[in-house]
Amino acid sequence: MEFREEQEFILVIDYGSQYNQLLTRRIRDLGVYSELHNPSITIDEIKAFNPKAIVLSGGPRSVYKDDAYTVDPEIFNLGIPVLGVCYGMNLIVHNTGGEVGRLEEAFSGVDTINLDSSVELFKGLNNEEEVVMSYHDDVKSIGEDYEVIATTDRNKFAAIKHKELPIYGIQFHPESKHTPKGDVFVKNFIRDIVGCKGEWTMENFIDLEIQKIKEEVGDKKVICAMSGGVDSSVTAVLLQRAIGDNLTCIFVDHGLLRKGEADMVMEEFGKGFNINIIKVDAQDRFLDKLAGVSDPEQKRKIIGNEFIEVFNDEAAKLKGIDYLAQGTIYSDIIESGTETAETIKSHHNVGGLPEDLEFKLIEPISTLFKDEVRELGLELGIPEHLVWRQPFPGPGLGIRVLGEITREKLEIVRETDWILRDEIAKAGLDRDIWQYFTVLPGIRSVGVKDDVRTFDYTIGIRAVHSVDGMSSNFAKIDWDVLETISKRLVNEAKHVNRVVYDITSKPPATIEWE
Ligand SMILES: Nc1ncnc2c1ncn2[C@@H]1O[C@H](COP(=O)(O)OP(=O)(O)OP(=O)(O)O)[C@@H](O)[C@H]1O
Ligand SMILES: O=c1[nH]c(=O)c2[nH+]cn([C@@H]3O[C@H](COP(=O)(O)O)[C@@H](O)[C@H]3O)c2[nH]1
Ligand SMILES: NC(=O)CC[C@H](N)C(=O)O
Ligand SMILES: [Mg+2]
Repeated sequence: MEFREEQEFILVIDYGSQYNQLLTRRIRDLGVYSELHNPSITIDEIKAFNPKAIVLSGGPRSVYKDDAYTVDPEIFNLGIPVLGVCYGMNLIVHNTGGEVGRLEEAFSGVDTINLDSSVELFKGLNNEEEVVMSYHDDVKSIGEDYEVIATTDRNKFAAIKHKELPIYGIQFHPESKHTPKGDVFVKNFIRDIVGCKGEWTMENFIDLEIQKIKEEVGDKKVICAMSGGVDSSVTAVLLQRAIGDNLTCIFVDHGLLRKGEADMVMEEFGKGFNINIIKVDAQDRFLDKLAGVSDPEQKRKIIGNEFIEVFNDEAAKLKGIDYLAQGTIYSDIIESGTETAETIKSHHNVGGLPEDLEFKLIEPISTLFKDEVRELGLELGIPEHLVWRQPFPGPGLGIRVLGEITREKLEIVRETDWILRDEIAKAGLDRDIWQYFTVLPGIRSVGVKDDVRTFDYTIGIRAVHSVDGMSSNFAKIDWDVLETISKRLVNEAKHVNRVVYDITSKPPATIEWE
């Protein structure tokens, strides 16, 4: 609370869109601290935060229905700027004498808005700009205190403004990376309309989190779930700075790791980092629990639960452990589903946790996105090659063997992943492509090898460009590189006779196939 009172603080109210936390992070990118809060926040709580402005986010519900999330209209009288985005704009309209209604067809994609660049929110923009829109409702009319400031061919009210007060509504999503000038809209609002100076930095974040951990943990002991990935490395270093030797990291080999991974992690962190780290060999217990299970969500829940079982066992051996730290980041939370957001997939470390968790959780980077975590990692002095490792999901190869997991199938994904990684590195693309891996869809098809018929597996290659994992585009890898990869996969990996390349973006596909 104190922190928010002292700093320039922007409150974002979360109405459930998958992209809401991106709003807070676009604001943090401008050096202004921002947090997402539930619609249940009261006007007194809002006042206590002393925000410089309020942003009302997008969301899937409809403001005119019974189950709608609402806002206390008192926020319009606080004398601070308000920006409503999509659902947020609908809320402004609905509460100020206008009308929101249902369209026959929903729209989702990029559209062109016509705007007047003399309006402060649109400073520096062209009269036509491409923006991401995603709606089924639209504004039919606005209250008399409001005026239209942008339109599209489909929308009479693509953006509106209060005639006198700094209250704005926009139907489009400036937070989406697919809105090319998204940052300009946010900057105009935060810097020019709200007047923030932007003095918040990653260094402040580190100091604040270390202080919070110290206050919470005192001289108690903590175990940290450590995968060797970027998120848990950053979490472990923050904890080590806060509590030193009272930290023990646990690295679980669940049999779903990539080739060479366990040795690499123990070598880097055990020796290079001077951090207490224990490796637990839990291959059999994970694979036994997963035997015969083919539903993706069930697999994720089993993996999440088993991780905790392992941590319970290790904590019992170490004695006196109350806390479990995880490198959970915001995309893990939002995709697992929140009070306001739909579940897309249960990330093992969030939606996959058992209900009766005995540990108190410490998740210092849970409001950040991957690219912010990398920035934090560099700030903390973690070596570049670790900071820039591609993400690898906690459930590992278990969600890349689609359907039922068998040891044979795991071996095929492990081997093909190894070959793919090798060729991507040889082509010099390992830093350029955000994440790349193989999947085994379980399809078998007919082929021919050495004049003999084969009936073997198809391998899918997934390679994507992304910034934060929330949206992505497939990587347009050179045909020659793909050809080399394909030849090696069918020649070197057992039981593979066909290779396909995944050319879908996220959305609508997710990055992992399960
Ligand atoms: N094999 C593992 N052993 C112990 N903890 C793990 C393991 N895999 C994942 N975790 C825990 O789950 C969290 C989430 O996993 P996730 O893969 O998102 O993060 P990461 O591995 O730290 O980073 P990255 O996204 O770069 O792979 C980790 O931060 C870590 O706390
Ligand atoms: O630790 C994790 N536990 C999980 O359960 C999990 N599921 C997906 N991912 C990773 O998250 C990013 C976004 O993935 P999706 O587009 O597949 O949802 C990608 O980087 C995925 O690899 C996970 N990470
Ligand atoms: N993206 C949004 O916020 C959508 C708002 C509203 N649920 C609609 O369908 O139009
Ligand atoms: Mg990982």
